[in-house]
Amino acid sequence: MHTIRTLGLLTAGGDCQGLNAALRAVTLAAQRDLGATVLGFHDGYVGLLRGDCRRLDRDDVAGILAQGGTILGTGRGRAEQGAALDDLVRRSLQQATALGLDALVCLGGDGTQRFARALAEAGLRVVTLPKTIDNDIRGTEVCFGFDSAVYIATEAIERLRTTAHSHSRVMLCEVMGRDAGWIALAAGLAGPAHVVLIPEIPYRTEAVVAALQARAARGRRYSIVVVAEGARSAADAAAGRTQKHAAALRLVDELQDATGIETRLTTLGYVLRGGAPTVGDRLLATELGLEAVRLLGAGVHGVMVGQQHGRLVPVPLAEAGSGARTVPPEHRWIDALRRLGACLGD
Ligand SMILES: Nc1ncnc2c1ncn2[C@@H]1O[C@H](COP(=O)(O)OP(=O)(O)O)[C@@H](O)[C@H]1O
Ligand SMILES: O=P(O)(O)OC[C@H]1O[C@](O)(COP(=O)(O)O)[C@@H](O)[C@@H]1O
Ligand SMILES: [Mg+2]
Repeated sequence: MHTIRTLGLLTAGGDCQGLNAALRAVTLAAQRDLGATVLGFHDGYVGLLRGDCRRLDRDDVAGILAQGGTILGTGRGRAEQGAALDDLVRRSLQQATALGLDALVCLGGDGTQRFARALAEAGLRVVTLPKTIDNDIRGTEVCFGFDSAVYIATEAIERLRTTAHSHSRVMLCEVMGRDAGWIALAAGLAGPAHVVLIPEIPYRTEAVVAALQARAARGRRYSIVVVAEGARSAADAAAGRTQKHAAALRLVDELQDATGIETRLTTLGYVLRGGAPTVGDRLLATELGLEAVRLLGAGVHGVMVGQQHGRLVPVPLAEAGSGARTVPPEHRWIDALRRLGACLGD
């Protein structure tokens, strides 16, 4: 067994459901299996840079499994914006040495994986976990937070359906997903939605209008359009323009003008990231946390714990931190939506 006496722990990037479940699992396993002292850093990598941390014991993680948010706080490190990466890495390592850290576990999204990779390349023992409602981290087929976000989005669509039906309206529902359309696709299938627009498939307004008119012609009283916040029109995509929320904000008027059907917009936004994790996210976050500690105990580091083909696997940080995992055009959820008659805007 590899000796880890002091283990650092932090959550970085946007929060999501399951972070506390993972913090609990890492803390309990690190104490029980490694006999380690756990130091929790506040507000992401900024906490590490400033040595701002506290000791985490059994009592600190009691009762947090199902709690939303992160007891450590998180952040995107904006206070340190402008500093050179080399400088941030050097200062982080100085703090790690000063605090006697033998290893660090980082819970985060793609940005977190990138900085973790830089820390690992500079010599720190690092293991990461994949968190994000966007589900867009490379090297893993699923991230915790995603299942909860899809559950909330699906429930919202169900609620929008009844009011849409009462008023004979088109309901646009904007969900998060800057670079990747995973939430929109899953909620579009489960909701269900009649139109699903994702960043990976630039849309044509005429195609959406035609789909809504065809439904109205079939006597359907309402339609649900799910739009990822990063969805782009074909014209914007061709011009290389991306602006969050642009698609939903523009379409709400464009669709109403073109179809003559009353159209309303609901932006789910941060509601998707808040509150208790689903059972699926509790299990995933807990298992990933336990596996991170097992790997560190076995001397494995410089990896993210991912899931591939249903199995937990160590993924090199070079892969996990190499950019967003977007939806491939041939993904079975895209095929499923098309076969069910949904419009994807193309
Ligand atoms: N390209 C990058 N290279 C190195 N570190 C990064 C990079 N992007 C983000 N980070 C670090 O990771 C932290 C979290 O990243 P961010 O992109 O905000 O969230 P997430 O991890 O959820 O994607 C940032 O505060 C920053 O310290
Ligand atoms: O919390 P912020 O900084 O406003 O960022 C919002 C972004 O965070 C997310 O909720 C999650 O993204 P990350 O996993 O990269 O943090 C995105 O869906 C959304 O675009
Ligand atoms: Mg990110």
